[in-house]
Amino acid sequence: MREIPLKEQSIVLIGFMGVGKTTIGQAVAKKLYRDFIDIDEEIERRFGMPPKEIFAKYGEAVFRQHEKEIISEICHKKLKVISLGGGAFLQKEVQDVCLATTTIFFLDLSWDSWKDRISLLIDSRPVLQGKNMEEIKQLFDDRQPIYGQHHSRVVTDNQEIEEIADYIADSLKLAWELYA
Ligand SMILES: Nc1ncnc2c1ncn2[C@@H]1O[C@H](COP(=O)(O)OP(=O)(O)O)[C@@H](O)[C@H]1O
Ligand SMILES: O=C(O)C1=C[C@@H](OP(=O)(O)O)[C@@H](O)[C@H](O)C1
Ligand SMILES: [Mg+2]
Repeated sequence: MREIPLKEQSIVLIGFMGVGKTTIGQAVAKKLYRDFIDIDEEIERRFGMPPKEIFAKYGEAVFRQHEKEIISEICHKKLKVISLGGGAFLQKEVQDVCLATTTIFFLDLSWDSWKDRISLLIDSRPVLQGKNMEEIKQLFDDRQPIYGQHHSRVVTDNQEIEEIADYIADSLKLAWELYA
């Protein structure tokens, strides 16, 4: 398949759950006049239920299979901004298709900042349920290496959503100019 020119590639946001992929992705899409796709919302639309219910009713493996298929389909679309779920990059096929077809930003939030956000996340994220803080920290640490494969890393500690989205949009515009 022909390579997608840099400027036309979809932008993909990765990182641990709760770092802001969905919120920041929406803001970046607006700034770049692109369509926004959130993979969790896409799975929810197709299943007719949110990830938490899919996990409870069908199990994580079914969720991951659909997640992989949907990402493989959507990454080939041009000019989108796509936010993945935090566990999507656990799958090698997802890493490979995203690296080959899109520009990937890793949203990097420290554990100290992340743990202050837990009350916003605990009810809706099935992967966190039933875990104590030590186990969640272990999951956070275990997952960091999977985000090592990216094209650009953005440290998001103490940054407002709009500031992060501006940074991503501006750095993309610069890269498009430099590599045109
Ligand atoms: N930079 C930020 N500063 C403060 N709150 C944020 C920031 N980014 C995201 N949030 C909040 O954190 C929560 C999780 O954000 P979300 O975009 O759903 O993350 P993800 O998609 O990575 O799981 C939301 O309530 C969101 O408003
Ligand atoms: O990290 C994970 O395994 C998950 C993260 C969630 O997405 P966010 O990263 O957008 O919270 C969602 O895909 C599901 O609850 C599983
Ligand atoms: Mg999200």
